[in-house]
Amino acid sequence: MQLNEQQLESVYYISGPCLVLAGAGSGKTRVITEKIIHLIQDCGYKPYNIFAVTFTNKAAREMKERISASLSSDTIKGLHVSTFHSVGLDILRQEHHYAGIRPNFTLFDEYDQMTVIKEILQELQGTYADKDHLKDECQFWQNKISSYKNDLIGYDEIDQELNDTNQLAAIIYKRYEETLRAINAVDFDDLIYLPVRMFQNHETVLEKWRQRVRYLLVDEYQDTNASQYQLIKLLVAKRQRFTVVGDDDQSIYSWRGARPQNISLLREDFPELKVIMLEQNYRSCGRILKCANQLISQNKHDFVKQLHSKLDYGARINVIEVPDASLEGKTLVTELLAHHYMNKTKYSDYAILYRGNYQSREIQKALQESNIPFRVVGGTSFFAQAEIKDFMSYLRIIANDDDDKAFLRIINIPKREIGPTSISYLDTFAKKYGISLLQACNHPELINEVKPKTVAIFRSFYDMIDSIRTDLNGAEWEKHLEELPERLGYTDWLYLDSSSEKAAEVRLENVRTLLKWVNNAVNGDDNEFIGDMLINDAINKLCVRELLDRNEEEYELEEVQLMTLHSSKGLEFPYVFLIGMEEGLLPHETSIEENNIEEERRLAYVGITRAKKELYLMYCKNRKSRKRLETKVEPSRFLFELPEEDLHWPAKLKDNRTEEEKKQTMDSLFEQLLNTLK
Ligand SMILES: Nc1ncnc2c1ncn2[C@@H]1O[C@H](COP(=O)(O)OP(=O)(O)OP(=O)(O)O)[C@@H](O)[C@H]1O
Ligand SMILES: [Mg+2]
Repeated sequence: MQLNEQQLESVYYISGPCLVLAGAGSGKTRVITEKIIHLIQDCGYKPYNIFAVTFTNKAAREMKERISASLSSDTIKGLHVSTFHSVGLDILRQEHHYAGIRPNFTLFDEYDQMTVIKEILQELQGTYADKDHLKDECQFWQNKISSYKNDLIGYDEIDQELNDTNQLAAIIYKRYEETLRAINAVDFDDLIYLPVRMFQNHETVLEKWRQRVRYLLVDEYQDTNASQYQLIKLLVAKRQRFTVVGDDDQSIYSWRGARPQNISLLREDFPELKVIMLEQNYRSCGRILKCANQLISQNKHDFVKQLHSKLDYGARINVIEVPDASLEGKTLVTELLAHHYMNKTKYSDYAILYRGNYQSREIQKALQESNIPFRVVGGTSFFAQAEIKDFMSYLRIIANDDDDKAFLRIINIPKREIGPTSISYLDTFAKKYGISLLQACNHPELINEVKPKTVAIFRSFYDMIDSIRTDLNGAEWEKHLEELPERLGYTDWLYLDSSSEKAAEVRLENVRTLLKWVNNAVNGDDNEFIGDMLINDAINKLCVRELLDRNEEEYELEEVQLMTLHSSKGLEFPYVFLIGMEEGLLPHETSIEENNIEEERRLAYVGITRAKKELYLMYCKNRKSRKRLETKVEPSRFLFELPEEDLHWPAKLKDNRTEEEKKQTMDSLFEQLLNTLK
């Protein structure tokens, strides 16, 4: 592949800070990949001194694959291509002491965070009667703590004078932090927050990392948050050897603390910044690009960008109207199948994009009915399944004695005849001695407070975990890891707990997959920190992976891909169906109320620019509202902002058929199509 002039300039400019600012599909990610190759091959950079940061693990893997195609695995050994959170995790693993945490810390997921917050709220306000309300409140505080951390605000830095909420926030946030530190856990935001804080307070540690990070590259820069920006700034220091690439028009994560203004900030903080614009789009045909450009031109702009394509102009964009949501799936499948057979495409050439995951249900049903293979990216997580949660908890407690949340999940899986009263005694006892629940199980004084029979069960649980831990840290860890389900009695328990033998086998297979990942993570060549925390590192790596990219698969299959617009960022597909182009969905009703249309327009822009060859925009005329009433909805305003001559709207229906009749026609068309395929 021949890079264009601006791309070459971006790749070869290595003497100072560099920002590549350009629209979708212009080859920004490609610049990063080529630049890494250039740095290693031509500039004498050691791979372990290069850090490239991507937005998802999937993107990191793809980038590594691309680099491996040009350079041998020996040449790139030690190269860091990962997400911000993985970098943060690596820093914390090595420098935990300076960050005020103990080795073998656990990474808390959202569920764990919510339980901690729930306990704090209950303690503060007595027991709640209204469970739904409690859940909302926990969510509120979890978001609040998360945004404080993303904005680098500690609990003692909250402006309490401002209002009562802030006062309460300071209290809850403080208790939350104390709890996490006591359990030796960190949350997802801590993976950036703690390293930044640590670097700010420990110049020598920072210097060590500056020596390590000789060149830094960041993809999707427009969606970095304040703490990530600080991390970049601290690491690149005076040397200023870095390249960031981004597109302000694709900033779609402001709700999660992303700061598109980090683009302007870069110019202020690094006056020598070289800004390079890329202007040729290599992804989409001319028509799709024209539509995308016209749509996004309706937003206010700080940076004026040009984008043109040398590819064909392409077919008109199909706007498809569906009478109501129950027909959405069938209509889509009918279109997709017809297209698939006429053009002899692969199923993996198609992506179906939507705003919220729930929109995919009807689509999945229709795809299933017609035997079209598909995969939901970021849908129900592999990690959300009970057996995986159980097993992750086992792994967590094996790695970290203090992980009470994990302990509580698995103390009775398989059944160990321990009732809630015994657990509550154990909890009181642990608090009295300031130790964790697992440690309490082995405490000599426990016998004075709990029945001997129960003490024996607790103790044998402790012994089992302890001996597994020793084995997993020994030479034959692989064998012990493989035998873990049997040794824990988990295999037998799965057969008892599952509805059928088949279901048990599927669940056991899931557990085996998980263990295989742990094994890979330990054996993987990107694991440079071999020591006695091996398994724990592997577990934490898995947690990061889970939290970042739910339900990722290792391999690409012949499947139609379904995903939200947010998770489609950076990807491309020959044929894209964008569904739910309706007022209230895209733009979302909350954004309409809050007058935040520009971010919604960017989201639509991201969706449209995923398509290489053809694009289908679908909307329903009626959709069930939250109150489950079927209501009439309007097509999205964004449809009318696209150039009319490039769209193929449904023929204005002259027929006088009732909606019911239209539905029947649709159903029979669908049946016919299915029959021809059988
Ligand atoms: N110089 C080039 N010649 C041919 N194809 C290219 C060139 N540069 C990039 N491409 C191809 O164009 C497509 C888009 O590139 P890439 O994904 O890097 O764009 P991007 O700017 O990162 O897009 P997005 O903003 O959506 O992340 C890819 O298929 C890539 O391989
Ligand atoms: Mg990209």
